Amino acid sequence: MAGFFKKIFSFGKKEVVEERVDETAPLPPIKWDQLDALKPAAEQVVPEFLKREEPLLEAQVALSPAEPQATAPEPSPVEEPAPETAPTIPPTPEPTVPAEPEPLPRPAPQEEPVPAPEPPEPPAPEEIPLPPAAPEPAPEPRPQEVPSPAPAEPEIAPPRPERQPEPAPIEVPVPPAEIPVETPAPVEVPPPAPPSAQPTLQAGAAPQAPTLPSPRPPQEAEEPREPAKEATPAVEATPEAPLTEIAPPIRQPAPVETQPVIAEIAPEPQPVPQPKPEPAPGKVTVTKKVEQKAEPAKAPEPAPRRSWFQRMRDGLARSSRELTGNIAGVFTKRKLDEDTLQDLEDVLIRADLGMETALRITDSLAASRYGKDVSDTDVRTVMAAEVEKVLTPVAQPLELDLSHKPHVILVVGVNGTGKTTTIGKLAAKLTDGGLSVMLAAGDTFRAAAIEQLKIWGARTKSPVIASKLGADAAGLAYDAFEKAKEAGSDVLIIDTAGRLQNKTELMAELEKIVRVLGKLDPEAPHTVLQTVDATTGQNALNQVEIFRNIAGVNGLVMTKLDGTARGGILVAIAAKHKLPVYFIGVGEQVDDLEPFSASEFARAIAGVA
Ligand SMILES: Nc1nc2c(ncn2[C@@H]2O[C@H](COP(=O)(O)OP(=O)(O)OP(=O)(O)O)[C@@H](O)[C@H]2O)c(=O)[nH]1
Repeated sequence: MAGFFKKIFSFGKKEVVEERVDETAPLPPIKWDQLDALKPAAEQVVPEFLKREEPLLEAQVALSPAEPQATAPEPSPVEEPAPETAPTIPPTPEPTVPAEPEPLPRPAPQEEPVPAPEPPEPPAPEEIPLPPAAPEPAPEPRPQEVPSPAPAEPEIAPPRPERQPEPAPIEVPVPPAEIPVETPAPVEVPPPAPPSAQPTLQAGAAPQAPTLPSPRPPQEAEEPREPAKEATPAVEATPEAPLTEIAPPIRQPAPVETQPVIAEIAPEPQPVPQPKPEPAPGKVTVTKKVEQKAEPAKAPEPAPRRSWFQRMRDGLARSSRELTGNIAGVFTKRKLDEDTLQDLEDVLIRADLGMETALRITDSLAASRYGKDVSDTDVRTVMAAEVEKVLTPVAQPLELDLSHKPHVILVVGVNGTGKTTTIGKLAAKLTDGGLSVMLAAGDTFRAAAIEQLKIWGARTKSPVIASKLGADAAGLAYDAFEKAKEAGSDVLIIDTAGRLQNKTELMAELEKIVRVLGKLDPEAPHTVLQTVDATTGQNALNQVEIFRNIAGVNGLVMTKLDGTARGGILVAIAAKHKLPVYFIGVGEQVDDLEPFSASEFARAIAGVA
């Protein structure tokens, strides 16, 4: 029976593997093991072939997809990735997976980051790199992206067709061996890589490599921003390597793209943080509300406005500081004697107070303190008292005789001294007091003067009588007087020109105006006001002299006392001409016309509280 069995058994093997088995047969024990192993081995052997074919097929397929094209341009970058792929070597175990590309690839991408340390396994990695790439493609979800790259890469489209033919198959097998060799090249490649990467925004795919690190969303998020600069160098190498090497990467490219997408998305989230601006709108609305509430609060600003006296005092501060400072310099540790009195007289004269007032002050001091120690305070006190004595007689209020309908006020003065402005301020006071006022634009030589007066008329609700530019000022004054009479105006204020350049013409014009007004009322003009610019200095004395003689000035308004160092001239004018000073101007606003006070002015200029 045993021999029979052997024959049969031998038969069976002969037909199959008998002879080989026979050789090995000598090893009986092995037969059993081999038999067991052979069964699986046989099966495995077949799969191995399949593996070879499959990878090729996959490679072909992948290439066919089109990425091979993309990869083709990227080959250089691929080289760089190769080094990175080395790390991927760990994924090499994946080769076992080839049959199941999808599952393995997924792990591979994850493993890649870790494998980095493995570079020591150059040989394996070189060959393996391809598989790792393959695993990356595993993220099949990206295959969807594969189509996207195609559209996105219209330019590349042409190259794709070329490679598709080449490829896939042939390149795939070769790459492993070549790639490893090229891996060193990566270093050289870097330079070319940048350009390729740029053109191939697909290379964007390159950044895709980073997609692998996708798990590192944060890093990638940052990279996308820098890609423009960095992308070409570091990033591209890793990504491109997989692409070129492994047609399979074809799938990878897709994932890579997805990554870029992620990158893009990442930035989007950033804009999301922009919602920070959201608070901005909130703030805006808040600010608006605040502003609205604050605005009304600003209205009260006028409240803090300084009083006219404070403004005058501040205005005279320059005059006062200079004067008192000089006085202090004269009386520091000195007794009052002839020399100190002479020095004091010089100081007072330089302060525009005038010789007469200066002598009054020095005489007063000598009479009471001669030979005694005198402080600058003592001197200023005496000065304030003497100045007040000089000013008191001229500090008179403006009186209007309303028995005249209208009471005519003729305003004269050199151009720019404040005639029109003073007329406006005065009209405001009168109308505020319930008087009806009419204005006449007698300065027919300046259109601006006419317009300025109209503005003041509108502001004070006072009719303004004006004529064409260059018209006869006397004729205008006459017409205005008649109209004011007809209107029953309480007050008629007539503006005039003040051209001193042609003194003769000016004199003729003013005399004519006065004469014409007298035809309607022999006593008109009832008041002739001259505006004197306090900043003029000693020349103001001459101006008053001229207009007093030409127009019969009988009252003064000292303007611009709110900012001059020469306020002392008012004292000199008062002492010399003894003309009433009705008002002082301390600003350009409508209420910056104040009745003149001798004591306040004296104390202000002397620096006495
Ligand atoms: N600081 C200050 N400026 C004043 C004062 N009075 C007038 N002004 C300014 O002085 C300038 C001349 O004032 P006007 O009223 O035009 O003088 P005017 O004498 O009418 O001049 P003409 O129209 O050329 O004849 C204007 O800018 C006024 O705002 C004042 O008391 N203080």
